[in-house]
Amino acid sequence: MILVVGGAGYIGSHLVKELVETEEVIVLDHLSTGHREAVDSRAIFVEGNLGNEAELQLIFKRYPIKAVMHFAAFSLVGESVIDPLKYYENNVASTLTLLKVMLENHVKNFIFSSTAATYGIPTVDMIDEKTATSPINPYGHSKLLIEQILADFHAAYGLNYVALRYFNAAGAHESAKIGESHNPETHLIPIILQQLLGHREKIAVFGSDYETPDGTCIRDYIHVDDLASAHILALEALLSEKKSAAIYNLGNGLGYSVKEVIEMCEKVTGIKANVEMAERRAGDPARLVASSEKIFSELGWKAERNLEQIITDAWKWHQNQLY
Ligand SMILES: NC(=O)c1ccc[n+]([C@@H]2O[C@H](COP(=O)([O-])OP(=O)(O)OC[C@H]3O[C@@H](n4cnc5c(N)ncnc54)[C@H](O)[C@@H]3O)[C@@H](O)[C@H]2O)c1
Ligand SMILES: O=c1ccn([C@@H]2O[C@H](COP(=O)(O)OP(=O)(O)O[C@H]3O[C@H](CO)[C@@H](O)[C@H](O)[C@H]3O)[C@@H](O)[C@H]2O)c(=O)[nH]1
Repeated sequence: MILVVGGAGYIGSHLVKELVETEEVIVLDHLSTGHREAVDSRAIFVEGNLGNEAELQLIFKRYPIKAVMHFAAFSLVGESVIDPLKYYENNVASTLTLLKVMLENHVKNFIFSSTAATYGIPTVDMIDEKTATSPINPYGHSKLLIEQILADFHAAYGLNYVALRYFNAAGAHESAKIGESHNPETHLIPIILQQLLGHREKIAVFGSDYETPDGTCIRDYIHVDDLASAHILALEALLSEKKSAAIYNLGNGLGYSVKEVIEMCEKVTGIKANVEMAERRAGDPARLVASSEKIFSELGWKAERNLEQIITDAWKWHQNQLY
């Protein structure tokens, strides 16, 4: 059985939908940003907080858990700057509780949702795992701290782990039954699609004076189902003992500017966007694009879906959003 913490959230729910095809799954989530409806009905659902040690002990005692996938975190960069305690408490302290309970119960396989935000403002065009990490906000720091803790626990206690540094997760399941639903929504693609549906008046482009070809920030958008399949491969690698400690980037290897993403949304939907230029948003690097060569060469993973497919699937979801 696999425990998925944060499995009612955007990325976790997509992973669960794929994982239930081959494994027994239990989801723990306190639904602060997740949705009960997003959890596949074949998974067991426990509503609870990952920081609650007694509750975790009950889960580990009751179910034969062989691995933990950990998606639960707060992940708004701006909020982390204003309220770092909230971020260190949930993303670091509660994760530490989870790791402690795992070790006490002899569960030694862990897959962690890390982030491109661990790199801060990189000086290279294509970020690989050897690129220096230097987070510029508490959110990125909180994720990098856990990566460090994992390396130390691997050396001292034999904890096996894979940390996956996602770039910009986007898109929705092809069935359009699950997709992205955050309140407030801060991510670019859902915001654009909400505007095209008439739910917002305008799209604000945060900064048009970056050192990029069109002046707007460049990101590497990766389909949420491609992220899910990377987790399945990472789990297989841990369970088969092919890997015992690894960090991988997960991206498409292609960068798109904010303007290019808006244009692609207009192309996919056939609707013209209402766009205004705005001030830069604090903490945004100009360009974040991944090299995912390492996970390709070691586990055979690569992104299968391009930006057009990402937006096509997201559009199907947003037109008939179920939660
Ligand atoms: N969305 C992205 O582009 C992106 C990029 C890089 C990394 N990540 C990381 O991936 C993970 C998932 O991101 P997401 O976009 O699906 O976020 P999300 O907010 O949709 O999902 C997180 C889930 O964890 C749950 N949760 C949070 N704290 C909890 C706690 N203490 N106890 C129990 N449940 C708790 C929430 O209720 C939610 O269901 C996060 O760790 C995030 O930092 C996301
Ligand atoms: O209304 C908006 C929203 C976003 N943007 C821009 O669009 C780009 C993408 O922004 P967003 O979708 O908010 O994602 P990021 O801030 O790049 O962060 C995401 O991707 C990171 C990894 O790259 C993860 O660490 C974060 O958790 C995840 O939220 C950025 O340049 C933003 O400035 C706008 O111009 N207008």
